[in-house]
Amino acid sequence: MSMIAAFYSGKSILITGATGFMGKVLMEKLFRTSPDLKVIYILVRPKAGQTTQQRVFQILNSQLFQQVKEVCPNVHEKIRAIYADLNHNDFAINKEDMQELLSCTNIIFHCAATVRFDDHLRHAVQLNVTATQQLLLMASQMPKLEAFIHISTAFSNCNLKHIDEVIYPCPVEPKKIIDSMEWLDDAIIDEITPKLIGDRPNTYTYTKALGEMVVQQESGNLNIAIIRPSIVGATWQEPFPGWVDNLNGPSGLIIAAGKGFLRSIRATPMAVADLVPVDTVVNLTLAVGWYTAVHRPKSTLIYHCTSGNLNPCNWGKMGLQVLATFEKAPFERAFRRPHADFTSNLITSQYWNAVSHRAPAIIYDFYLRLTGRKPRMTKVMNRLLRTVSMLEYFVNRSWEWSTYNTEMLMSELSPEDQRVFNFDVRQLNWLEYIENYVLGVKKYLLKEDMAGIPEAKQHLKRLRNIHYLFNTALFLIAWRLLIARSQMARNVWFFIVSFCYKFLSYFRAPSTLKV
Ligand SMILES: CCCCCCCCCCCCCCCCCC(=O)SCCNC(=O)CCNC(=O)[C@H](O)C(C)(C)COP(=O)(O)OP(=O)(O)OC[C@H]1O[C@@H](n2cnc3c(N)ncnc32)[C@H](O)[C@@H]1OP(=O)(O)O
Ligand SMILES: NC(=O)C1=CN([C@@H]2O[C@H](COP(=O)(O)OP(=O)(O)OC[C@H]3O[C@@H](n4cnc5c(N)ncnc54)[C@H](OP(=O)(O)O)[C@@H]3O)[C@@H](O)[C@H]2O)C=CC1
Repeated sequence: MSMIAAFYSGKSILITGATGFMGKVLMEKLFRTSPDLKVIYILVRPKAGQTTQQRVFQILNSQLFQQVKEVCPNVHEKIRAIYADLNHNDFAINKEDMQELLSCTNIIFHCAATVRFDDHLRHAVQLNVTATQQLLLMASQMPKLEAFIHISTAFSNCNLKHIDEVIYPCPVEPKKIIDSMEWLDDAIIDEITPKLIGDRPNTYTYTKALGEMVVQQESGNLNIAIIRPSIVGATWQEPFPGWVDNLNGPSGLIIAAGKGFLRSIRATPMAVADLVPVDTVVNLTLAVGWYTAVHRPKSTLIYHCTSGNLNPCNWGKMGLQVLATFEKAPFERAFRRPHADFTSNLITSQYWNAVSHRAPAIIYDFYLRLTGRKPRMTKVMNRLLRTVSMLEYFVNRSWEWSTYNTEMLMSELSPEDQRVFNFDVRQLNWLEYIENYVLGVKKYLLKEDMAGIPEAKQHLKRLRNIHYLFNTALFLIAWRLLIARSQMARNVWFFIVSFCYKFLSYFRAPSTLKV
């Protein structure tokens, strides 16, 4: 019997960010392994024309929750969606709901965040710092609370090369930042943002670091733990391999490369690609929830959920495997044939951006104009290159994260729990995982049917022929222009033609002799 699964039975669990990538997998695993849990409260806001109830309905009816419905047929009754918006200081939760949350919650998993790299500092502070502070305040009023698990990121201290399982202070106190966001106007915030984030690359990593400081400062008597995952990717094993539902991290770039838009990236092939599957992160999170509640460690423990020090894979290896999978299962209606150059040199990368990205986009837009359609490729390409430039920071560096607490926790688990809540990344076969990841992107993100693979392969063959034709035409035009203008080019041309002629005559003569 799994001790962790048994621990969650009968519990009332509060999850923030349950509609997000990680939150969905967390809920799924909880329902599948502990179908006897009492209730999962989720804080949800209406979005994209859907009410909170419609959003929950959609999640529960998705492919991800297929197995849950068999194990826990009354899952609809065990999920309580509470209207909440973390942009508001009191989360806009109504009185009755708040009362229920305060009096019943046993465990909190705080996953909600803005993960956009370029978010305005005011919004990033509100979501990643102030909302965390508010939630801690709520938690301090929950008499039945056993553990508060805060999800941070391994990159909250990405300005350091070696990162220990400790909270590193930021120069300006989070409380001062929160206060200043209330009275500074947007223009001044824009001006001071680069100074505040310092040597971090974006507001996301900075505000996640501030969020950790808030957790440390306002934990009071709560039983708290922090989990720091690195780059979270598609599922490895559970509930099935390759599930992914958003463009964050590598997923968007896999699509861009598979569709032939992205053909080169400024990345260091030997830099460690510190990916962790989302089910691994969720397993660790649930194990940490159990350990924190049952063993009540004296201080706030931080757990790194990373792969680089235990089972490293680098971007070069990952890129090759992604391309190899495109060969087997190409994406449909690609713009160009998939190809990926990894270069760490800025000038070479700018050259490839001009030749492999901007030029084809301009030519394609020219073709669209000629055929009476609206040009759009240059715009798409500009947005893609902007996205890539934001991710470049993470693919040109390697970090070392110590994992003593994570390894300690692994040794505390029973063999059964090590199996059911497996977070041992040493068992991960990267080539297999990356292949499943790419196939998952094709199936679950692009919603492409595997039956369309032969047609997709045919399309790539057509693109290859167009590519050869285009290059030949380009060469002939350039050559023709050169011959018209330069005596030297004409001499070279006559030399090549007469050489070919002699070469062919030499072979024709002996063959005629034989006959
Ligand atoms: C063979 C090659 C193989 C390649 C493999 C190499 C992989 C390298 C991957 C490196 C990943 C490093 C990630 C590091 C993560 C740190 C971990 C965390 O804690 S943080 C957690 C991780 N957090 C993140 O990863 C957040 C990163 N994302 C962002 O911050 C924002 O989306 C944005 C600022 C990039 C774009 O904002 P903005 O333009 O205002 O608006 P929108 O957001 O609305 O999207 C607009 C357009 O961009 C599109 N698109 C979106 N994402 C991607 C993508 N990743 N990619 C491509 N495209 C992407 C989107 O489809 C849309 O297209 P369209 O409608 O125009 O056609
Ligand atoms: N994905 C990754 O690579 C990594 C993620 N992390 C951390 O893991 C956690 C989960 O990330 P992930 O699942 O990928 O992120 P997602 O962007 O997929 O999910 C974010 C969640 O936060 C919710 N949220 C955002 N704003 C609000 C708001 N104003 N009110 C209520 N809810 C809100 C979203 O709700 P809605 O659906 O309504 O937008 C969504 O449920 C985050 O804390 C992130 O920092 C850490 C390392 C890597």
